[in-house]
Amino acid sequence: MFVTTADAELEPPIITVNTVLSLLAVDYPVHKLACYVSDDACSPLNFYSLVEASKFAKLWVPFCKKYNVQIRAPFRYFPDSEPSDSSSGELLQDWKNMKVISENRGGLSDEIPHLVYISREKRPKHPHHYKAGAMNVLTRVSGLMTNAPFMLNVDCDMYANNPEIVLQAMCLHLGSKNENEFAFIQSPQYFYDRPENLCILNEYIGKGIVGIQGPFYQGTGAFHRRDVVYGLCLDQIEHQGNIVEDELLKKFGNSKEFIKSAAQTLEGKTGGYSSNISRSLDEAHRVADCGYEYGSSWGDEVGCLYGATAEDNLTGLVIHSKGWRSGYCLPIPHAFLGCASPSGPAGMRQQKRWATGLLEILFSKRNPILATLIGKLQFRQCLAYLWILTWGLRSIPELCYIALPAYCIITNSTFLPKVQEPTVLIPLALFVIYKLYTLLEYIQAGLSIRSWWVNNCMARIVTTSAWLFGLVNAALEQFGFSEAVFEITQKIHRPSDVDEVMFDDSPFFVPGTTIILVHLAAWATGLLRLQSQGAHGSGLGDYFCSVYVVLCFFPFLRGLFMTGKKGIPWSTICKSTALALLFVQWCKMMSSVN
Ligand SMILES: O=c1ccn([C@@H]2O[C@H](COP(=O)(O)OP(=O)(O)O[C@H]3O[C@H](CO)[C@@H](O)[C@H](O)[C@H]3O)[C@@H](O)[C@H]2O)c(=O)[nH]1
Ligand SMILES: [Mn+2]
Repeated sequence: MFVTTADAELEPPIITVNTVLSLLAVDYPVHKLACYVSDDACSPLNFYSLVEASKFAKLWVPFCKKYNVQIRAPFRYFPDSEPSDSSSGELLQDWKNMKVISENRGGLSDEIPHLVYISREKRPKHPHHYKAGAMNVLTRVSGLMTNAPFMLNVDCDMYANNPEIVLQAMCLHLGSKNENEFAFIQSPQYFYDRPENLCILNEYIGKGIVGIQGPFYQGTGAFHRRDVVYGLCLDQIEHQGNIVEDELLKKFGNSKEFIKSAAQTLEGKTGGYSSNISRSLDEAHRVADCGYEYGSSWGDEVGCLYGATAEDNLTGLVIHSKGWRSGYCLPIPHAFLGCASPSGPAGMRQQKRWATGLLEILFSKRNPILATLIGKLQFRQCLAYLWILTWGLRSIPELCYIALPAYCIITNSTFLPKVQEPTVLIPLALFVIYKLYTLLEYIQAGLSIRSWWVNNCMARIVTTSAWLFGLVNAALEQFGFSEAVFEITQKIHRPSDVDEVMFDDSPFFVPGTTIILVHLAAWATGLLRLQSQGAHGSGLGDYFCSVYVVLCFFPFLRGLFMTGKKGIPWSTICKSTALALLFVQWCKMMSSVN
């Protein structure tokens, strides 16, 4: 079980500690589990929190198992109220003791899984590859210490919400007709303290591709087979055994100990490592060294792959390209719960990083089209990958369509048939049918009309801002002007107003503000002209589309008149006004040319 954390400020240790405790307490034979925490911040705060957590775990784990506690992340288990009066007196007593202890910390002892803290070596000028690099160090160190055939990895905020999750995932891995069926088992991401709408959609898409090659690897909540992570292909399974040592050295780097364990894994042998994990400490230092991977295949063919900030998607894609399938695990209650994605600028940054990372994959030699032609990626799985990898590209047509009605109104032209003409029914029907269809999908998934509308608007806003910047970023990288960075997302305990758009003076909000201003300007020019000349150019259709755009960007319209976090700062308004004026001027020029 791997947990990654990278910044003690953006990712408060209390969150990491709760995730670790929830993992240590899962219902599974203790001697088969070990939990490794990678701390990229190398923060003493993280370290000492984990030391304390491991002491607390000795009380917490037996307590959870004795009373079959459902939620095993203490911060979620201890609300401000006590268990109901109907619970047995003994439970109530122990609960109180637990609460006191969890506040004061004390020491009984019982068996818990191994807990290993790792902070890998980093040096300036040595690329550390962010999360993917951390994952690979975790893979190597665990290979030396416990070498379990399956590895679960979670982000520091994703605590185990279902104590049976390991059991369930193992059932899928080992209980299927063909034990070699799945390369990894993915559980969808859910979040606590937030409306479920986005998560259900995510699950919906996952379920859709289960029938092809299986869900994408989402970077957290996945149980990987160690041999597949070591680069095993599906057709190599029968020929396992007799692996030449030289080849292994080239592939896995020059640690004899590690190669021994990797050979064991690839030959399909397991076990034999768990007895004394501290013996392998020196070797573990070696494989966590910042120069260890040079000249080896780590990040290229072995482990979590480098070359895209969406390392999860890339790694999953390459696994699928080798012909493997992945499984979907959807237990009730949900397997893992994390901090909700932030709204406002931080959320935009996250979306931008995803858009960039996904485009990096699209433009790389690992892209799904090549993988279908040369590799073993199925055609429909390729389509599914293309759907997600092209996020960033969508910003361009989206912007064009959004600008089109404004352009038409300003230049007194139209892109739609007149209301009286019967052909107007075609675009109208397309629009209505599409919207009704998506609405129906929401209702079928048990979601509200409101969440349909909010997500519809958010999709427009995110596509034209964060994804647009993601596209620019990816383009700059392709031409060598900039380098991808993994900006860590702030984890907050209790986010508020998740559906609201919040503003600051970052460039993310310039496109949205400009769109609103452009449409307002279009209305102004259009209406003035209507009074003087009567309508013959643009018709009702153009106005309808324009009003629809303004409704979608309504938070921006409101933002023009509000102050504080919901108001758009003056600097952004100024930039947008300039851009909007340029656009209007350009429209005028075009209309005089025609
Ligand atoms: O240098 C780094 C940077 C990040 N992380 C860890 O990576 C995880 C994910 O980072 P986060 O900031 O939470 O990013 P999200 O956007 O929330 O992550 C989503 O998207 C990522 C890919 O872009 C996936 O790797 C994640 O699993 C997925 O939850 C966290 O545990 C971090 O501690 C590191 O270990 N080292
Ligand atoms: Mn996250």
